[in-house]
Amino acid sequence: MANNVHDFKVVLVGEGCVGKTSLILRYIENTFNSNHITTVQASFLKKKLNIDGQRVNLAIWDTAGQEQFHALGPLYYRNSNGAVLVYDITDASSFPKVKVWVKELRKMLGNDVCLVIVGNKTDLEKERHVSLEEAEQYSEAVGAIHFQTSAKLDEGVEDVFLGLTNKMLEQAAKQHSRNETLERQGSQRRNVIIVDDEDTPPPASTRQCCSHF
Ligand SMILES: Nc1nc2c(ncn2[C@@H]2O[C@H](COP(=O)(O)OP(=O)(O)OP(=O)(O)O)[C@@H](O)[C@H]2O)c(=O)[nH]1
Repeated sequence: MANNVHDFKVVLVGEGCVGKTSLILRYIENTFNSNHITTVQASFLKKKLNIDGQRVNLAIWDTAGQEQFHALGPLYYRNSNGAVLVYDITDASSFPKVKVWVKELRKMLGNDVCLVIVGNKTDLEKERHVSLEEAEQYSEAVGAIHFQTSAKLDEGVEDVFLGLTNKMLEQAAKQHSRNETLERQGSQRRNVIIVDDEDTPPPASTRQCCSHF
């Protein structure tokens, strides 16, 4: 496994205006734009990482958060290894939307998809409307790591993608050993000799031979 290159697909989801595009642009290009430009279709950016000698290629997909684009979701999150579910700490309605996404992703992608939940805009702490305790408790309950970020001030952004990548590497290692076990069991099964029952008719070739007499 050590020298393998891992290709991971990561998708960012969450309500409109929570800062999904801003988190990606901060992480990949180290830029921040204070204007909100509504994402209308998904696009992806690439990032290469090297973690303890393991090479990782991330394809990070930005999706549209506005409700009218929600139906497009499955097209973009299909085959994702990981998802970043973003809410805005100043927007109370953005947190329940994360819960809806957790259910949808677990239903569509199963338990193997790695989830992180991110409370963005911590530079606006004074306007906080989502309790940190509630967000942490919920994240733990659904098996997701919780992070807080400010895309504006570049706080915690790198940790989100590093934390998620480590989780996806663990998941890939688990999957690899599961596959090895299945392969081993498969080859053991192929070695089993099947002993015919006494009542089983003889093979076709023998019967053909006997019919000449
Ligand atoms: N104060 C503050 N503003 C932020 C932060 N991150 C994003 N914003 C602002 O929030 C607004 C929305 O950011 P986007 O990144 O466009 O949000 P989005 O989730 O991609 O929005 P959709 O494309 O509609 O889904 C913009 O005006 C950003 O400048 C942050 O950490 N702090």
